Amino acid sequence: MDLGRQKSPSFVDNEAFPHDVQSSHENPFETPLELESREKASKKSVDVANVDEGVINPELSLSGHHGFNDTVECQPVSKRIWALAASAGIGGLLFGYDTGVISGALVVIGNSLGKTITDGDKEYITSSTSLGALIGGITAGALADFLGRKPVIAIASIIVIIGSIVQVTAHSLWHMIGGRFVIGIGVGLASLIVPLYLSELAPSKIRGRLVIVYVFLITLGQVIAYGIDTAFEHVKHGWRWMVGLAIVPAFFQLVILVWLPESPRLLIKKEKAEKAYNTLASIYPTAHPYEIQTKLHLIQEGVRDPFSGTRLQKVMKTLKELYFVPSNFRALILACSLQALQQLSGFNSLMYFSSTIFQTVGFDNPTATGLIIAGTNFVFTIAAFSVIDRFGRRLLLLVTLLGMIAALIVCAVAFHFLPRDKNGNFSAGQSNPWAIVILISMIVYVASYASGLGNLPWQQSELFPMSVRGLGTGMATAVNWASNLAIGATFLTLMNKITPTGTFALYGGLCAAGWVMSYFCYPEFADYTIEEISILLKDGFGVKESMEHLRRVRQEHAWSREDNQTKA
Ligand SMILES: O[C@H]1[C@H](O)[C@@H](O)[C@H](O)[C@@H](O)[C@H]1O
Repeated sequence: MDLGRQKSPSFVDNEAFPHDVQSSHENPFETPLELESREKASKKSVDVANVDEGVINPELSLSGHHGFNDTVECQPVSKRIWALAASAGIGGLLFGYDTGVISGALVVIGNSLGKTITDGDKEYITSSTSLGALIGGITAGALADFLGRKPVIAIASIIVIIGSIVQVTAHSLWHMIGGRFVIGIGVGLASLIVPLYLSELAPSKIRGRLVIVYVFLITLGQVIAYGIDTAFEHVKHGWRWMVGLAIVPAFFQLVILVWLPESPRLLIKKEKAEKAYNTLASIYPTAHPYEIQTKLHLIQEGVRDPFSGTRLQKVMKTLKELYFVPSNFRALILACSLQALQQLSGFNSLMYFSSTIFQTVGFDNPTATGLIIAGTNFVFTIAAFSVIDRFGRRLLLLVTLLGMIAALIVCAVAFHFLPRDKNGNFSAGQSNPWAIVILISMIVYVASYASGLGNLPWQQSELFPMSVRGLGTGMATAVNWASNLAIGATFLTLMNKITPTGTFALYGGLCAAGWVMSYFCYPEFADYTIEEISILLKDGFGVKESMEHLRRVRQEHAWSREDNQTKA
C-alpha cells in the first residue's frame, strides 16, 4: 500500500465521523499491521471529502491502493466477531473430534466388530472418513453457493449425528466403515464451509487470526478426542462411547446456528442488502454509514454474477473463469498445493495412528502418549494465532517447514537405531534413549507443523474472488482430503514395507519439495483485503511485490514510532 510519508490534507468532518479514527493514541500492543490500519484511517479524509453522505460514488470508492478504498476496514471491530468465530468454529471442533477419536478407538476396538482387526482394516476404517470428507468437501462449495453458508453448516452437523449413531451401533467391520464414511461427509462439509464463512465475515486485519480460531477448535477437538480416548480406554465397549460422543458438539452447533448471521457476501449475492448492512454494522459498530455502504458496494463489485444462462452453463463458465483467468488459476495452484503439502507432510499419520505407533515402539500407555501429540498441536496452534498477522504467513511457513524437515530426519534416524527382537518387532521399551528421541522429534515436528502448515492452507478463501470462491475452495479442500486419504490409507503399509525410517524420510522429502515451491511461489498475503489479493496475483505470484509491501509497512512503522517519540 502506498504509505508515502507526506501528510494528507485533512477534510474530515468530525461531526460526521465522531469516532476518533485519527487518534494518535499509541497502543503498546499494536502490531505493525494494526498500526498501518490506523494510519490508513487517518488518510481517509481525502477520499471521503467529496462524497455526499449515503451516496456512493463508485469511482471515488474504488480509488485507493489497487483501486480500493475500504475505510471501514480501519474501524474498530466489535468483540462480537470473536463470539461468532467461536460459535461457527464448533464445526472445527466436530472435524477435530471425529478425526482424532479414531486413534485411541483403533487400539481398543479388539474383536468387537466380529473379527480381530488387522492393519489393513485399520487403514480402511481411517480412510473411509477421508473418502467421505473428500466427497463432502467437493460438494460443499456448490451447496454453499446454492443454499447459503448457514444451511450447509446445519447439514454438516446433522450428517455427523447420523454418522455417530451408525458407528455406535456397529457390530461388523463394514458397518463401522459405513459409519466412518458418513461422518466423513459431515466433516468434509464443515471443513470447507466454516473457514469460508469466517473469512467472509472477517475484517482483513484479523482475518488470519479468525480463521486460526477455526483451526484452533479443530485441534481442541482432537485433544478432547484423545482425552476421551484415554478416559474410556479401559471401559468395556469404551470405543462406542468414544465415537458416540461426537453427537454432543454436533447438536450444540445446530442449536447455536440460530443466532449466527448469514455471510454478508452471500446476502448481497442474494440481493438482501439490508440484512448485509445490519451484519456489517454489528461487526463495525462505530463505522459511519457511508463507510459501511462503501464496503457493501465493494462486496457487490466482488460478487456480481458475471455469468448468465442455465445452471450448467454457469458452472462451466465458472470453471473457465477459474482455470483461464490467470489470477484465479494462480490462486488455485497456491490453495491446492498448500492443502496437498499440509497432508503429504504426513502429520495425520500421527494424528490417526500415534497410539498404534507408540504401542509398536513399546510405550506402556500409548493412548496417553498420543495425547502429547494432540496437545502439542493444540498449544502451537495458539502460538500461531498470536504471530500470524505479526510475522506474516510466508515467513511463518518457510521457517516452520524447516523445523518439520529437521525433526522428520531425526525421527527417521532414531527409528533406524531402535532395537528390534529376532522377529523384527521393536523390543526396547519406552525407556530406551532412541524411543525418547522419537517422541521428542515427533513433538518438535508437530509443534512446527501446528505453527505454520497446520493453519495456513485454511486461509484459502482469501485467495479467490467471490465469483469462483465456492469452486476454488471446494477444489482445494478436495485436494486436502484426497491427500489425507492417500496418507491414511498407506501409512501402516509404508511402515511395514519401507520401514519407519523410510516412511518418515519420505515425508521429510515431501516437506523439502514443499519448501522449495513455497519459497518461489507463496507471497505474503497479510493485510491485503480479499479484493486486493486477486490484483496481487494478476501478473505473477506477487512474491516480490508482497515482500516489498511488507518492507514498506515495517519501515513506515519505524518512522511512525520515531514521529511519536519526537512528538512525545
Ligand atoms: O489444519 C488441520 C489441523 O492441523 C488438524 O490437526 C489436522 O488433523 C487436519 O488435517 C488439518 O487440516
